[in-house]
Amino acid sequence: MRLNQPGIALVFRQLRGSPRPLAWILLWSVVESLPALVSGLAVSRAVDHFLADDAGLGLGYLALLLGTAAIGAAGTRQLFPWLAAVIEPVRDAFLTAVVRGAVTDETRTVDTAAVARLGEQVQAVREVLFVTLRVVRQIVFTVVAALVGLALLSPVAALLSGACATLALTLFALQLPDLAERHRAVLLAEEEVARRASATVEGVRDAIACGAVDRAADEVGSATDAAVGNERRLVRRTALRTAIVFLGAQLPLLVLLAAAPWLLREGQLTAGGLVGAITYLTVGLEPALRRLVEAVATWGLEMAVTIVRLGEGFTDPQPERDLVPAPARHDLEVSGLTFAYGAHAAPVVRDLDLVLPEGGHLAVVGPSGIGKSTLANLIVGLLPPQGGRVRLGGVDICDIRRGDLRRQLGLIPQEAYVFAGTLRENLTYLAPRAGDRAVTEAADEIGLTPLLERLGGLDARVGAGGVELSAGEKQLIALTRVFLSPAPVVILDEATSSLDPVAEARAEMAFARRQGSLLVIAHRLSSAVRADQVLLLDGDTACLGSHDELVRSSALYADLVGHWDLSRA
Ligand SMILES: Nc1ncnc2c1ncn2[C@@H]1O[C@H](COP(=O)(O)OP(=O)(O)OP(=O)(O)O)[C@@H](O)[C@H]1O
Repeated sequence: MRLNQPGIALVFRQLRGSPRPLAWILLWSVVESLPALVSGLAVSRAVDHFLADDAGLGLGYLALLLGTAAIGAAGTRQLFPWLAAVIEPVRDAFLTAVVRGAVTDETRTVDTAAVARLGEQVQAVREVLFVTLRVVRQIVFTVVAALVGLALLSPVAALLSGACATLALTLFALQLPDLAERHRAVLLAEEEVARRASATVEGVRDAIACGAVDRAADEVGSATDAAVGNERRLVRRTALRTAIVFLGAQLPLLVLLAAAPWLLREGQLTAGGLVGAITYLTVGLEPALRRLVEAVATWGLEMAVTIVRLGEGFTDPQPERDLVPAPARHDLEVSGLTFAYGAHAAPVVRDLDLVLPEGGHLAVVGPSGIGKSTLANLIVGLLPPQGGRVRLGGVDICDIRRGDLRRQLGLIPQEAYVFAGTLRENLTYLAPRAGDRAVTEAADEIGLTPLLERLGGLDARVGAGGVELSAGEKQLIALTRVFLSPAPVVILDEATSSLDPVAEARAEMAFARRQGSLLVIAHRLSSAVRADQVLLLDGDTACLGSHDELVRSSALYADLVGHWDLSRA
């Protein structure tokens, strides 16, 4: 488990960003551990005074113990708001990062179930982080307070206990990597069970139809057996914790009891001092050490493993404060752009150079699967390039604040998204201040007006996902939404694929007239004919030119045009 892993790094960065709450936690922790510090000393003095027939002072020391217990409880109460002030930002940062990771990773089909699962895991991280900060912190302070109190009472006993506790905790720390591996194996096995079970449920109709029910059940069964085996192996390690607690806390107690006659005889300890030392060991050190070992071995490791696992699902985002606002210019420049899906896969985009001047109109064409949508996702920053840069107005898009970048680059994907609400809400989502007149004008430009009238105007409601609408109608809504937005660069990724050629031409021409730049991932070659420049992607090569130039210079392009002409004939 590496500490520079994105998930762990995110936690540490968030913690570093909360110095004030951490300082208050430290202060109130000291107050909270006062009873642990005072307990043995007060008991010791009380017993000695009782034995000396001074019941008044004895009772006074017991009252002091009660008083510090009340102060400790007040300290505990003060701690909670500060714990929340540290933990909630960590949870928010995690949730943002994992959801962004899931959405960015799956730019085409966002797996909402996976996002929900990640949300649950983030919630688990929050709870475990809370318990760890609440319990582990308290235990550590209790152990230290008990050892300090013991040292004030009997330096010899404190030395012995400190040495035993240190030895026990060192042995425990050496076991942690192995325990972490076992926790990780349990987590991965659980994920595998969930993955296989959901795949089986999704494909249950096909499994029944093909008579493959037994095989599907076997697959889920074997994953479950593996998960159970991992859990068993983890549980077996609990025996180790008992040994650690014995060595760290019970052994010093046994030694103290065995040496008690000598300590009393030699005047190293009074009778009250002996009772006080036993108090520190039995009421302070032993339960604290037991809880510490249990908390770290279960919650602590579980948290670390879950954080690391979640971190694998996101790249730690650059802090917003290091990013710059959107530039004033909007020319797009792509240089040496290279991207592959996976470390060993062949690049889909290789060493690509491209310039889209401000106000330009570029069409990207090429055979199916050549990498056109991948290029669109790289240009808007949804995929991180492995090589090269995308610059907007001369600034690397990785350095531009995320919100600003989204407002500059309007991407319309093939699958248009319509959410539950009125048509007005859907259309003004990216331009909340747009008035009805601007909305109806935009609808007119794009060719949405007939649908608007049919549905009953801007106040008409549509259901989630636009279930009552055709794919083309949803595309018209998405197109109008981005048309209304202030985005100076618009990218249509086959965003008109469900429109008929006439409707497609109308929408595309509207975007070409709109102020700003337009990049069209072409579904039909007619889009290329309308553009100023055409980028032809062809595996290893990419050709840039006007439609007429490419017809003359590229055999592939001439071929595509030939097929297109034939299909129109
Ligand atoms: N998330 C992904 N993981 C792995 N490979 C992917 C992923 N998305 C796309 N690919 C692969 O990358 C290649 C380029 O895909 P891309 O969608 O960019 O092509 P395209 O030119 O837009 O295709 P089309 O015209 O059919 O939409 C394809 O071989 C595709 O299978």
